[in-house]
Amino acid sequence: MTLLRLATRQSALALWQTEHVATRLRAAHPGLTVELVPMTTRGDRIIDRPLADIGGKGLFLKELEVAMLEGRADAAVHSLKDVPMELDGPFTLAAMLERADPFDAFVSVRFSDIDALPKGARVGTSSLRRQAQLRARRPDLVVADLRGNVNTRLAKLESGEYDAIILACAGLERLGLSRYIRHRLEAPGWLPAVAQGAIAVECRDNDALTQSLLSVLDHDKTRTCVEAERAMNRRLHGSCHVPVAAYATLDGGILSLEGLVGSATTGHCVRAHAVGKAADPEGLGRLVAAELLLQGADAMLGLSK
Ligand SMILES: NCc1[nH]cc(CCC(=O)O)c1CC(=O)O
Repeated sequence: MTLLRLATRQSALALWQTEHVATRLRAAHPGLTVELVPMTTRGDRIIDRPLADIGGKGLFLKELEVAMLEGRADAAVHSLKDVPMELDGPFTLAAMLERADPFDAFVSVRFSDIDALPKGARVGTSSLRRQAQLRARRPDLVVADLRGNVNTRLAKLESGEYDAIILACAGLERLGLSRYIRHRLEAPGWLPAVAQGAIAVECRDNDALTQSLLSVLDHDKTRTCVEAERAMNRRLHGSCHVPVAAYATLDGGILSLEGLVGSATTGHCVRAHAVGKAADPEGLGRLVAAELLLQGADAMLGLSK
């Protein structure tokens, strides 16, 4: 009997996602025993500062990777949007699951959409990408930092600290909290984070058995779209902590990618869009990145120093 141990963060969302992967694996491989190995990461411990300040690529990955290296876990389950563009170390993303709702949600007790907010309303989000797009759309709003897991953020909204907050639809749906979604912020008017809504499973790149067990969960179309988005972000030296947004779709063999770089302080945003072939997501990602750089994204991201 084979045992597969899945390392996971301990937030409700991470546990849901890992249980989901475990259920899918048990269904695909009768006789396989799947166990969860819950852990705390640096990103979970430091909650009093904006993530952008702590910086650090792979804030949510490191401890899970160490567990795999030390043989305490065989694979790790992540929100793909929290996974750095380059994995360092002997790891691979063996599966990218079919993407759930990729868009952000406008969440508010009293207001139905961004445009319905009164002048000076207080909107909570620590994401530079969400801050930039908010300022671009409504320069009159007060954007305030808001960190913590999904439930913490909702509690702060309900206590009246904020008039509205922005969260990912996928996270709310997975936690059974879709009733909080007042409005879905759809592309191209509002762009999500690179890989938002997709779950990835990471394992050691020399662990052929685990890789083959995980490969049945891989979703081709999701991988193609996410690779275009990640290639764009890689070219911009982005992580999930920079004001970069992207959204790719694949329809009838046509891969389409929309990209955005914004300034969280001024709300100035540059955008680019291109289409390409499903066979070359990397090329399309680089093309859209090059277009964004031509429009001045390098200065906005501090790449031209
Ligand atoms: N930044 C944390 C994070 N990472 C992934 C999700 C949502 C789930 C997903 O995108 O797959 C969230 C919460 C949020 O942004 O509201």
